Amino acid sequence: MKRYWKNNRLILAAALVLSVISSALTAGISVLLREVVDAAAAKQAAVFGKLCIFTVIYILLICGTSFFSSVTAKFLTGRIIREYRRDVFRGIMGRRPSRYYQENTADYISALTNDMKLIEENYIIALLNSFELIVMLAATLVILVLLSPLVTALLMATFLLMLLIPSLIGRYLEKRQTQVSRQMAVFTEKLKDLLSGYEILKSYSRTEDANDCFQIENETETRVKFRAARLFALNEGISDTLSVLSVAVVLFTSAWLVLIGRISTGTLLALVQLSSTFTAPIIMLMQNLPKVRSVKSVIARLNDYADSGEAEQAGQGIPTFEHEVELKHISFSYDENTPVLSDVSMRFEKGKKYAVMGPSGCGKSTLLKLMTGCFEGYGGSILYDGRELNTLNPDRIAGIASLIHQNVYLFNWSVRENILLHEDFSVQELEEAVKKSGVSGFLSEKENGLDYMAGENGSLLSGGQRQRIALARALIRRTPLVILDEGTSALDRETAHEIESRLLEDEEITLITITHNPDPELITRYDRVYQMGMG
Ligand SMILES: Nc1ncnc2c1ncn2[C@@H]1O[C@H](COP(=O)(O)OP(=O)(O)OP(=O)(O)O)[C@@H](O)[C@H]1O
Repeated sequence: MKRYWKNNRLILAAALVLSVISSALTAGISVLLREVVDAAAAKQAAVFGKLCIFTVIYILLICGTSFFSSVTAKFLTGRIIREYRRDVFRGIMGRRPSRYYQENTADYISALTNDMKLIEENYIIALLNSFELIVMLAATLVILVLLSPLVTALLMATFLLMLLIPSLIGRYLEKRQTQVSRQMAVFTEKLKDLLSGYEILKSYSRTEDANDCFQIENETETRVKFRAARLFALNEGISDTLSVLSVAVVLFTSAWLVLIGRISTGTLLALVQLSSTFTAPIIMLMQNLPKVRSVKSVIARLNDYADSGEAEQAGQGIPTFEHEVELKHISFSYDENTPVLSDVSMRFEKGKKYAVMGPSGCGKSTLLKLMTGCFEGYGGSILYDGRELNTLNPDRIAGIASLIHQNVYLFNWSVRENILLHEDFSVQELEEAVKKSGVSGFLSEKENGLDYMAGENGSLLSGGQRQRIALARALIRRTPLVILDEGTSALDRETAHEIESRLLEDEEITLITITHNPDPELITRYDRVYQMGMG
């Protein structure tokens, strides 16, 4: 987190200076109060008049500095959160797939929304606030000592007592806040799951069950939040009591000092006023410091996200595919107990066409994901032109191989942007990809053609249309290696045949097709068919 304060040091400096001025001016009101009361008591009308004008100017000054101090603090908070969120998002996106899928997308969403809000409120704002309060406390202390050392000593005693509380409660609050953050992630995850499954729940008449499911999470979240809030309330209750106590101590001591003629009525009023500008910041500090402490673990988790992208870059070599990709004696398992692949070897030569077949669950997709650098930790070797994949930069594999998954993801963008993914391609390249992938076959039905919006995860398109867009997305990039993982399974036989046939004709691409139902006419055109078995 320190780096974000550093990155914005000029704005931070401005916010701190403004907050020092604003706090000192607020503390100074008590002196003004004493002068006004004493002038009135001594019936000094001329002095009283001057003090009235001075007070108006003084109040305007407080208003101005307090406004600018607050605006600067908010600006600073916004910038820090913006930069932090950017880094956390980058870190998440930079994760290798194997690590990315260890957590649920809802965890990431919760980190970037709920947790960021916690950090904004309970850390950044609380810290800036605490600084202002400390300055106000220091300014008040100086004035207090000058007015009455005895009252100052009594206030200091209650101050020490007040400081003791947050340090006792803070540890428990941190634990509770971590529970809240975790529960919010679970809540987001369940919510996302239920809303994504809307269609299934409706068609099986399970919406009532979904309501119950939601209600359970809703209640759990409320309970966990309330447990944390209860502890915050205890903290606030104790500090409020101590504050009332300290005001009473100051009032009675000052009144006694007036009785014995040691101070004036104006000083009494100033002392009472000062006691509240002394205790109010302490109460707020007591409430702020545990808050700051409570989000420590949340910050640690987000830092882990932010740093994970950089830490996970494996090899730095640039992969090439001039001759072949070879998989030698590959073995792999997602967990230690269930091997998915054992001793699988395949060789893919540039420009040739390959089909990979085998029973469902035998590891065909896993093998090709390994080949494109999605997972590490495999046995054997994957060689791009003789160079081991582990020594190569996995991000650069995308420039060589396009993997068209069985489950296509479409953004809620136009068909055009779903193909381009905001990358620059010429009109001719786009037209060619649209034709080759079969997208052109359904575009004529859509009023606005390529500008047709796909909807949330392509909900406004059919499964086959989605697959064709995914194919166009890969073909426009003209990667030398195209891997179709059941990439035409949602298409009618005729369209699938047409597309596959076009891909087989293209001499520039090396095609690897994973298929359960090979087209009998086309399978003979493959250079080699690899048959995989279970385990
Ligand atoms: N991310 C994952 N984490 C854990 N296990 C996984 C993961 N992905 C796949 N598996 C498991 O690995 C095994 C192989 O899956 P894979 O998808 O590679 O098979 P497949 O041959 O492509 O199957 P299909 O033909 O049905 O698509 C399956 O038992 C599957 O449950």
